[in-house]
Amino acid sequence: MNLREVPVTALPGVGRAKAGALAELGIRSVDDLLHHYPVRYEDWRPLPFSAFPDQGVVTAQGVVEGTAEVRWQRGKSILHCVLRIDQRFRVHAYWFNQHWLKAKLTPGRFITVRGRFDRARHAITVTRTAIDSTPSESFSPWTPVYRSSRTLPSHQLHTLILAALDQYAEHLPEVLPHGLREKYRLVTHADAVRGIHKPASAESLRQARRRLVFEEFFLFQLQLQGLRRRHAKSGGGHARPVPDDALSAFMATLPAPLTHAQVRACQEVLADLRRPSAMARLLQGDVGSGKTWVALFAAYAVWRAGSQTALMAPTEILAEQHAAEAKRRLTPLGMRVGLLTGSTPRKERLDVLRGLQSGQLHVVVGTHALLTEDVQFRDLGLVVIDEQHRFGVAQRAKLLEKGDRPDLLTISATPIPRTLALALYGDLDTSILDERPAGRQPVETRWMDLEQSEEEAIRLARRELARGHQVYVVAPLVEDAEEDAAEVISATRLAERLREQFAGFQVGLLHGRMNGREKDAVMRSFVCGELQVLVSTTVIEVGIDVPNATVMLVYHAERFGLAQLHQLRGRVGRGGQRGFCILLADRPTDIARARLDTLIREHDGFVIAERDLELRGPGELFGLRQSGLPEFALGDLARDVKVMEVARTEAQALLRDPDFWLLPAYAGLRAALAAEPAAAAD
Ligand SMILES: Nc1ncnc2c1ncn2[C@@H]1O[C@H](COP(=O)(O)OP(=O)(O)OP(=O)(O)O)[C@@H](O)[C@H]1O
Repeated sequence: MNLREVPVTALPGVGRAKAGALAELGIRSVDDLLHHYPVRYEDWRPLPFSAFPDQGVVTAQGVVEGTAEVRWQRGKSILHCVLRIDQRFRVHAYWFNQHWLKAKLTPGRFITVRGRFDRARHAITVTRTAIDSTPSESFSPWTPVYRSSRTLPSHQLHTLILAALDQYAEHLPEVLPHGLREKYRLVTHADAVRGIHKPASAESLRQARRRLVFEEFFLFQLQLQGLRRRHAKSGGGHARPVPDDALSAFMATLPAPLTHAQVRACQEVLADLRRPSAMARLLQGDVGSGKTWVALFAAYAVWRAGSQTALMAPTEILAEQHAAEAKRRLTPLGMRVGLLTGSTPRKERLDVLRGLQSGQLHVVVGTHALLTEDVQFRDLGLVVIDEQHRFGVAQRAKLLEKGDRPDLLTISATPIPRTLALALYGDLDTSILDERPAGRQPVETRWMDLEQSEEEAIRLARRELARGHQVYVVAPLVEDAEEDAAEVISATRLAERLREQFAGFQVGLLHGRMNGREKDAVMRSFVCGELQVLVSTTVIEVGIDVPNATVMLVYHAERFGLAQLHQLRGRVGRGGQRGFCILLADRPTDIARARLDTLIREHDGFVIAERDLELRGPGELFGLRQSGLPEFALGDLARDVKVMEVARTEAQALLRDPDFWLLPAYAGLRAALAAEPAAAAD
């Protein structure tokens, strides 16, 4: 039975509405549901009454005393009963809109409830209830918490997952080769999935996680190495005859001298291009280090050797931005540049297609739109992929196949610590830009207390607006918002508030629930200056370049990763004016303070990335998202570097083994090689 083909509606109690709510979380099949892993676990064991924290969420057990009563208030029901806890203490329990429970709350009944405790009123506002059950059944020390939604809270998801496990877990296929499982003593896939949702002990949870992390890293490596192997095996590449004056001719037309790091990277690229093997180089740079110019030099060199370049970026805005810069830099050198995205009008599109086919166009910059069948080149010599982690292996391969063994330059916008880069990418050729162009002032960074200093931060932003500059405001939005929604200022509410504070200026809003087109439209209005303030969740583009923006104001900075804050800070102070990055922190813990202090002291992205990995405390919500590193469902690149190393070595060995390509036992893994990697897709 292929569980990917079993829809969630096959589960008891899942009708249209619930299926819709599941689909919102990206869950369509039973397979999706079983692989929707918990984001964390909570200890839900009952506490003795004396240990109840005031205003904390507690699990309490007791006996119902007297009769339960229902009251109605503005259409809502409030169910109340008295619970006797530890035989001596009386606590009022309240349920909202669960009046149907009344029939079950008969006097003397033993119940377990979970909810917020209020010491002054001796009351618990109940959110979960178990009647007659033993605590270990429903209130375990490892109660999973899932990424959930308003219509489908975490505990309902858990119930569904438990039902799916009962019915289908035995059909979960094993993908890891037997030899590997033996060697690393890994439990089966099915047992691991059971263990992650329903851990019987701390040890079984550890084993389940160990197995699943290994699996996702191994599959990621298999795809990555597989692509590289295909690239290398296609009979090497071409030794491109780039003339000796290429770099000096390119530099001669630039408005500013290249940095030393840029020169070094250009020379590394040049050497690769001239070598007969195909180039597979990763260009890694700190924010604002000028990666684009290096990529444009590569395109120029390839043109001087007679071939074309395709540059693929993850969004339309970034593609437009790169195309504009490419035109500025390359047209004076005699090159012709085209742009191709989903919104390119039909006629222009046809012109670009014709130009590429005939060789009239030398460079095309675009989005996924470059991947369609009808995009054909006369001689595609170089593929540049910006923000490589945003594209799957299959997509990268598709673009490469449009040329005859083209060279490949991938660009990553986030500095990755050296040890981690090695574990992830091995000996992949890497060029590093760790230097910023001369004359840039570092962005002035401060952190302030959200409650006390918000006014001051807003005043500063207003002052910059008055000078004709633009302002970014970023706020976190937690997806798992069941319990702490109230504590976080959502971008929407914030935008409403800021519209008043910044009266007279245009305030736009950008968030993850908008579709690509809506996001692009808002982003464009900010780029062209129609909007002066952009309030957004973290969906704001890595790599966006609005030189007139001088303020980055981050709410709840304590919730962000350091690398991410550094990226955000890199959005301002790009145009020669002084940039300000104000981090508003809400009751930061010691570790959060240490992290924020690092950011104030340190402006080198590589050092910050290293510190980020060291200092990432538990409970950090955003993790590595948007950090430029691949994302994994369970694997944590800070904790599990060693596992990644092992996975990489094993994937390499397996790809070298002739059996892998022949034996039916490996068919599943071979199929995974061709598929889109879940981890690398964004
Ligand atoms: N050597 C240089 N001297 C002066 N300005 C430069 C130099 N190299 C690049 N720039 C300019 O610096 C800005 C940042 O460059 P670019 O957009 O390539 O940065 P980046 O490395 O992609 O950084 P980010 O990831 O932050 O977007 C651009 O406006 C670019 O024109």
